[in-house]
Amino acid sequence: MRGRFITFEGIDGAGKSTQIEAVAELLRARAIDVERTREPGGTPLAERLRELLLHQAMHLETEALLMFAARREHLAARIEPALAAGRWVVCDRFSDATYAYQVGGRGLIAAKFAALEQWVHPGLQPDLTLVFDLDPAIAATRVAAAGDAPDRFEREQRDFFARVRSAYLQRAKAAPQRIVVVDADRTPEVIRAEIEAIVVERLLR
Ligand SMILES: Nc1ncnc2c1ncn2[C@@H]1O[C@H](COP(=O)(O)OP(=O)(O)OP(=O)(O)O)[C@@H](O)[C@H]1O
Ligand SMILES: Cc1cn([C@H]2C[C@H](O)[C@@H](COP(=O)(O)O)O2)c(=O)[nH]c1=O
Repeated sequence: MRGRFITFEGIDGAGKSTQIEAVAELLRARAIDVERTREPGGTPLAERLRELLLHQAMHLETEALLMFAARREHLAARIEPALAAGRWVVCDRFSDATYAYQVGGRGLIAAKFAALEQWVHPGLQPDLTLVFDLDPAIAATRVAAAGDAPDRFEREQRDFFARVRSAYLQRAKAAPQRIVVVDADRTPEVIRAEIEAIVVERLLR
């Protein structure tokens, strides 16, 4: 049987990475084979594109196209083979991030991305997407407290992240059968319990 595809989304610092392993563990405890990955990235070539995307200044459309180039590679080399082999893929970001960041944040035209999506992953959407929703001011505090040198996206202003957040919420409203919004302004333990319940309810019952 084909595997299921779960994605995690949200503004930088919302707490996705903290929770992804918990979902992977929940699945493994049920004897499900799990592939944990991320975008941009997930393969040697896509990780090289990630380095450029996170650290090299570029035209906004170059950024958008490189996101999809990295995705194409990731789908071909990892996501599609894993799903076809019955493994479940748990991925930190996917195409919803492009709509949120490049359309919502950068202001590029959504219709162009519908065409790219149709080209790069026709007929494939995640089975479940968890959007971690958090006030950009709180997220910025978390990113700063983590103490890592900020990348090109993390250096964006508060209003950029407010637009990204609002684009995620709009997408969630338009696709409630796939996207669940998680209030990320709670303790990691409370969030973990909620997302485990969502995964069980939506995909394991
Ligand atoms: N619920 C929470 N409450 C307070 N701090 C949190 C919470 N979840 C995560 N953090 C902390 O916030 C920081 C960012 O968390 P994390 O790396 O999980 O976010 P992220 O959404 O994956 O961010 P990015 O997209 O930038 O990688 C980390 O230092 C983490 O320990
Ligand atoms: C897939 C994707 C990602 N981004 C941005 C969002 C983040 O700022 C970085 C990835 O870093 P993370 O800490 O691993 O989340 O890339 C984007 O702008 N568009 C996309 O499609």
